[in-house]
Amino acid sequence: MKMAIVIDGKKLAKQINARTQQQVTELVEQKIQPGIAVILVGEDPASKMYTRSKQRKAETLGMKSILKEFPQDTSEQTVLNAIKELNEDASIHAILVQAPLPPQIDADMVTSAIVPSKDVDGFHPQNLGRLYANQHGNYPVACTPKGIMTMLAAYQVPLTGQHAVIVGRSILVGKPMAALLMNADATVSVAGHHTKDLAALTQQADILIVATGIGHLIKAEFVKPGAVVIDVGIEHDQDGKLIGDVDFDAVEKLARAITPVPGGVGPMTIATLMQQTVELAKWSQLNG
Ligand SMILES: NC(=O)C1=CN([C@@H]2O[C@H](COP(=O)(O)OP(=O)(O)OC[C@H]3O[C@@H](n4cnc5c(N)ncnc54)[C@H](OP(=O)(O)O)[C@@H]3O)[C@@H](O)[C@H]2O)C=CC1
Ligand SMILES: Nc1nc(=O)c2c([nH]1)NC[C@@H]1CN(c3ccc(C(=O)N[C@@H](CCC(=O)O)C(=O)O)cc3)C=[N+]21
Repeated sequence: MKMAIVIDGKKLAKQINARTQQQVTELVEQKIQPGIAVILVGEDPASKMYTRSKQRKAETLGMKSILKEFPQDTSEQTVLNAIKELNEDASIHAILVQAPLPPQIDADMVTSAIVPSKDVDGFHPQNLGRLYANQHGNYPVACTPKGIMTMLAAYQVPLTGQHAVIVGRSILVGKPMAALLMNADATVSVAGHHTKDLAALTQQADILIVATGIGHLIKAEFVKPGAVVIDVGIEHDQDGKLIGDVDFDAVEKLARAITPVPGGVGPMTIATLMQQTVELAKWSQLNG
């Protein structure tokens, strides 16, 4: 039986990290150490783990990294004050507020409070607007979709005129993913939980990108033979094993290429975050 190419996100991430480390060294020689700050509100164990792995990676690559942790019941004002301080801190080039935030905090207020030039997640309306308008020039773009574009390019997946179907429409993944693919001349469909016949839509996809958080939502009958399948979802099954939104074992048998979980999109997200932090540090020099 013909099996899909397994897209090796871990290996690609290593290559990107090596280049980032090189760029950090060059910047440090010019007395600029790229700095990233992560804000984490609450005690969610998974969020804590991801935040730590981001921090560890930043330090390994020679960057400055600070973590601001707040309890679950923290007020919006406290978080806004922390952002204000980081906005004014010249040693910090990238600010990331880990999602999700507790209900008493308005995520819109928080994303708009980060100065656009340090908005490494690309959540600020100014950066989202520039992406949507496909403006030229330097601005940050959400790391997960940006990392997926890097993966598609590395595996020479054609985009022009291809039908890309995205399942999930969050501001973290689905929406910026749709914008990037439209900007790359793909034909883009975006599904959410109201979508009438999800399988009928996903079956049309040349490129299928799934970001829902519903483990194994996508089965073999959802996928056109020969499609490229990108799995963003991260879920823990009953045994605590990490699984994606795609039933990998079934879909691998008919896809042309597929990303695994773990070892696919996840490591690329972190590598892209580090890469973009370096870019923000460089851009801050250009703009004074
Ligand atoms: N690997 C990585 O680097 C990253 C992984 N993730 C993971 O990706 C997943 C998605 O994250 P995120 O985008 O933040 O999640 P959200 O919960 O913000 O969004 C989930 C999206 O999935 C859609 N959805 C839910 N159920 C269905 C369904 N049955 N059929 C079709 N669409 C559905 C929702 O639709 P609707 O809007 O209509 O409700 C929504 O748009 C999570 O597992 C998260 O942990 C996230 C970021 C990075
Ligand atoms: N503001 C914000 N930006 C984010 O980018 C963001 C966020 N909030 N909130 C949560 C999600 C989730 N996310 C992941 C990043 C890396 C892995 C990752 O490296 N995963 C490894 C496995 C890790 C493990 O073993 O558990 C892999 O897939 O191989 C997973 C998930 C970023 N997110």
